[in-house]
Amino acid sequence: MFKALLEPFRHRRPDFGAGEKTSAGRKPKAKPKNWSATLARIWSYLAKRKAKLALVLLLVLISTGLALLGPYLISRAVDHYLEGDGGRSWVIFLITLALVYLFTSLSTWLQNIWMIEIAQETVLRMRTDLFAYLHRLPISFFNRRQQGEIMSRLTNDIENISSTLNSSAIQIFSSVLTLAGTVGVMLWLSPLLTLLTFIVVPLMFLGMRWITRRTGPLFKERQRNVGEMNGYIEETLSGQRVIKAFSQEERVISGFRERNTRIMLSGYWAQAISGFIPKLMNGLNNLSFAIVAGIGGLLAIRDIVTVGIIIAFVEYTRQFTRPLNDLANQWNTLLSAIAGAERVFEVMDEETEARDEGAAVSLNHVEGAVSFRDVSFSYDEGNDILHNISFEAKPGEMIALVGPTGAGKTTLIGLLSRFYDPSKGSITLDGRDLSSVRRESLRSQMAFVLQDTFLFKGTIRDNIRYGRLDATDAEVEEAAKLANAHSFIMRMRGGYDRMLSVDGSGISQGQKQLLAIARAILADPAMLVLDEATSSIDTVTEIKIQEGLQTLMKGRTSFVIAHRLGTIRAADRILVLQNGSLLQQGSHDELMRQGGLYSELVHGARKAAPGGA
Ligand SMILES: Nc1ncnc2c1ncn2[C@@H]1O[C@H](COP(=O)(O)OP(=O)(O)OP(=O)(O)O)[C@@H](O)[C@H]1O
Repeated sequence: MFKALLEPFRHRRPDFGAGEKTSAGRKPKAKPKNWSATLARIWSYLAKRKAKLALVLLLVLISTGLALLGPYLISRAVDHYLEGDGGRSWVIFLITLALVYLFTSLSTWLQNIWMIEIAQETVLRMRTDLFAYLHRLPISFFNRRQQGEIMSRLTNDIENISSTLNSSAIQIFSSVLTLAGTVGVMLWLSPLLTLLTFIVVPLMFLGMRWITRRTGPLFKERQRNVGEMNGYIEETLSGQRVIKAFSQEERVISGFRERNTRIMLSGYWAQAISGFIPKLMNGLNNLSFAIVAGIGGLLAIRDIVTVGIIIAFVEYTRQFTRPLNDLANQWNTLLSAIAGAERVFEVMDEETEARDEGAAVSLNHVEGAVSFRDVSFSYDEGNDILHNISFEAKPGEMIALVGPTGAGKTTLIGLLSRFYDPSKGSITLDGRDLSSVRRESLRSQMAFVLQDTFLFKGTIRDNIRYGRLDATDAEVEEAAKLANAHSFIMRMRGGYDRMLSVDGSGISQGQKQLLAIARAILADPAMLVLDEATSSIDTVTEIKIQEGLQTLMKGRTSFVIAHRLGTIRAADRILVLQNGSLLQQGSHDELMRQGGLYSELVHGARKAAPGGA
């Protein structure tokens, strides 16, 4: 622990994130190269409220000007009083002073609430854009990231940008203005005293530079660590069953502790080092006061400056170091926000699902004739998973995919639904190349009944209706009847209105599949993809599922990933895959006559379950 605490001092400039690679080993496409690029992108969001922003900046300008006027008025009041003029003009100075401070407060209050409005709107747009963008990213993006890590960008990183825009943006602008204004007025009042005040400035800059060079990378690292921890939390919570089944709780907790400690360390050092900034500024500020008061006093005795000017200078010195102090403090918030923004824009720079060509067509009605010609595909370049696959499926046919685990069945379906595009060869639907078809319209012609049916939090009725949102209650129930799901739904408390928790926990695997079938029947697609359940389901439910599937498949081109060979005897064509190659294709009888892998698999299944297959 102690060693780790010393880490920030060992590496002068740790290279967090720079040249960072994704888990797939690919560098993100266009990582913001510098801050100005990131700030420019934040500005492109802010610019949508240009008019209000201009108003806020005008108010900042006014309040800064008024704040600068304050000490000058005090100095004039003091000099008037010392000169024996305690009468009318002295009172006027005081009233003006009160009004100046009142307006300053009013304008500061207004600029704050307007800026909060602009910031909240900006963050709302940014978060919505990021969320929408995430949904346009290809499946391959999600394959290589943890969900929690992605969620951290949507929540934690955007929150950082939000808090910076809420307060720091104004503060930074106002500090720069105050600084410039104060220096201007000081030079005008007394160049000599200004020079004395400035003695501490180089020390301030050197100190700041030393600190921010260390805190910048630490803030960046902290954001990354928070993202990583969120990913870990999400993974371990969704893997609860496996963790418990293998008694891995202690290991998981220690993994969490490790990640949590990394956040603590980066956060600790970022805060600890940056916390030194106000102390440094205060010390140098006091030094500056002493110089102005001491040497200023000598100058006043020699009548080189007035007492009023020295009082004004003491106030201006405070005004001069305060924005520097504020800038130093805001700097850290800014660094943290920029680190967050970089992570947000990094996702937005990922390549979305290749855009559908301008000429891509939308499918309104399809017959369901599918043709694969010499199709090859690789997830990682140069490592083909599918090799020269060719087959035909006529409208309404049932095509079964069989083969050992890892043979490429799921990958082939992924190509059919354009989650991926082939690296070689072509796939056509009704004679039209899939690459010329809009993905969305292609997928709307398909329905999926997968092993791990995903159910959303909501009623059973809503979950079935997900297949077609405008379906009436009667249509939902009709689909459930056809899917053989109606009777089990009616036996449940609440029936169709029973609330399901996230991912349908509370109902069985078999029941989930029946709901998925009902959902697919309601969607009424031309093509179907069925991933047969491997988990053991009781015989009655299995018969119900098979009946439901038969109803569903009628008249639709269906692709069935079969795990139990007994269920695909009736398939029009069986594709036998091994190591990404299509070894055999034909009906059950043809393949049994041919001999080879299929008959071996059938015989193997028979041996494993005598009387089965
Ligand atoms: N996202 C991915 N990135 C890289 N390789 C992958 C990816 N998904 C699958 N693979 C690899 O592609 C090959 C085919 O996998 P696929 O999931 O298509 O097999 P499958 O026949 O459906 O297997 P199973 O019957 O076990 O579901 C496997 O070697 C697998 O490791």
